[in-house]
Amino acid sequence: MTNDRPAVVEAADIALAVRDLDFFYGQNHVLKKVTLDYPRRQVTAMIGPSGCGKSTLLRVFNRMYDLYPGQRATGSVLFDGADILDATLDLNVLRSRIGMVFQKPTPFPMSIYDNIAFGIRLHENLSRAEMDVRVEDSLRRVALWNEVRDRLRAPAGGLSGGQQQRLCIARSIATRPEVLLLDEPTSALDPISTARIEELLDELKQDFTIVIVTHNMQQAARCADQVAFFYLGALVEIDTADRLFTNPGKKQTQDYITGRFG
Ligand SMILES: Nc1ncnc2c1ncn2[C@@H]1O[C@H](COP(=O)(O)OP(=O)(O)OP(=O)(O)O)[C@@H](O)[C@H]1O
Repeated sequence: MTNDRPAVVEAADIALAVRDLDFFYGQNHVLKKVTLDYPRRQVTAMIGPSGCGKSTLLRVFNRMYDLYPGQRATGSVLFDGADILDATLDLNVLRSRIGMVFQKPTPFPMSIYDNIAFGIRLHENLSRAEMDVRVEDSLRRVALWNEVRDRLRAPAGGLSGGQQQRLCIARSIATRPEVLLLDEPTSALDPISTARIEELLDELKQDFTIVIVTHNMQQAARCADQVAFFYLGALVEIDTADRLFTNPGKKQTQDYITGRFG
């Protein structure tokens, strides 16, 4: 089931192209023939009732499921001319090109500076001065620099929840990925921190392709260029945020966004 409206963007501007993707947790078949495109430098929000497979799809994009025996994906996810599902793909490279931010802020138990520098050191050999510049740049991009510039060597665990989440976003973009995945990134945050992250997404999309899973439909309407609605592991409808929320093409979408189920 996909929508039959015209494509939103040209193929050349697609960062991630999912084709006929199925996903299994053992015998549990949770994604069913999912096909959709994620336009480059746009925000795509994935919405749908609990258990419909949004987080599972996000985790496919950085092959997180590889860590768990019995979990498998079939179909294809094209990224940069390669198939993410290809067993021979270098996962360290993939995960530096596709960053992930989780629901709860997960700073590493180290200093603010080292949280940013850690991932960079795995992939690049920067001088001390170059690293300082990259750390500052990453923290500026998430509007955290002015708040932490005097305590870069302090433990990241001492930051507020909202600051920690912005640090995690800074950590993800420090390796200059192409795609940023966010799994309900504001659900553990207060409204002010949430608003700051939403503003941030608007700026970050100038450089990154953003995929966000959210339960908050206002957030999807505010932040996303396109919105994908999932139900029971299938993509029901994908469209621009404006159209999907004001004039959905499918009854299931209409029922969900008007609160009739989910
Ligand atoms: N490790 C697992 N083993 C077996 N089944 C799982 C596992 N993780 C998730 N599932 C099942 O896969 C389906 C999709 O789960 P997923 O977490 O992707 O949904 P979701 O749409 O992100 O839900 P939520 O909005 O509640 O986070 C659900 O039926 C869930 O029970």
